[in-house]
Amino acid sequence: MTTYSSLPVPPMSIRFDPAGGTLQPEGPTLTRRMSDLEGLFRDHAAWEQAVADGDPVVYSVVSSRVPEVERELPQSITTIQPGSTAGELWMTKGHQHPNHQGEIYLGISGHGGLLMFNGTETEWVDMTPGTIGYMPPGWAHRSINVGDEPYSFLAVYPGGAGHDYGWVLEHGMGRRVLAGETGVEFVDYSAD
Ligand SMILES: O=P(O)(O)OC[C@H]1O[C@H](O)[C@H](O)[C@@H](O)[C@@H]1O
Ligand SMILES: [Fe+2]
Repeated sequence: MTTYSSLPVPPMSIRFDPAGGTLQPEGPTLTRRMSDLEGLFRDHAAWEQAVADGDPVVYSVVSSRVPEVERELPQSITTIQPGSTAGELWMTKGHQHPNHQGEIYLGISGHGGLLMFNGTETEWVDMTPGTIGYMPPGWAHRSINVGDEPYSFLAVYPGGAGHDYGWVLEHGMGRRVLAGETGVEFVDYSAD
């Protein structure tokens, strides 16, 4: 992976291709496989089996060249593949911003959802192309593909926001998102 980490960039035009889910010029790309999502699915045995059965790519994140440093405003496109593990829809790891900074997502293609949790309350934003989901400071966030095609969204966030994954492992996300008979179903983490 090429890293453009802390190099400042000049004013520029960045193209996003809705069909390909890419940004040009392109910065770092991240691929998350099932094995990278340890401890996140409710059914640990089913997660282990999915890792053993080919360890599929669950999502990828392509970034622009704007660096993740204070006062910059980086962007990325995340594409989550459709699927479920023991009924739990495929999702991002989810994270909290250590210094509680806001973020926006713009739905680009497919059908997803934005699950937010502030430690007490949960919120759900249905994400279709054109929806802007706003995450206020202090709300951990996770994205879920609720459709049967890849779900892509553009994220714009403060460069110094950071990613605290430990917070989600410790506190959960309030609810789990399952594939129900007639659509999406939610269950509380307390049901685990
Ligand atoms: O970091 P995750 O919880 O795995 O989510 C995947 C990605 O989603 C969005 O694109 C965020 O802006 C990224 O910062 C994040 O890395
Ligand atoms: Fe974030």
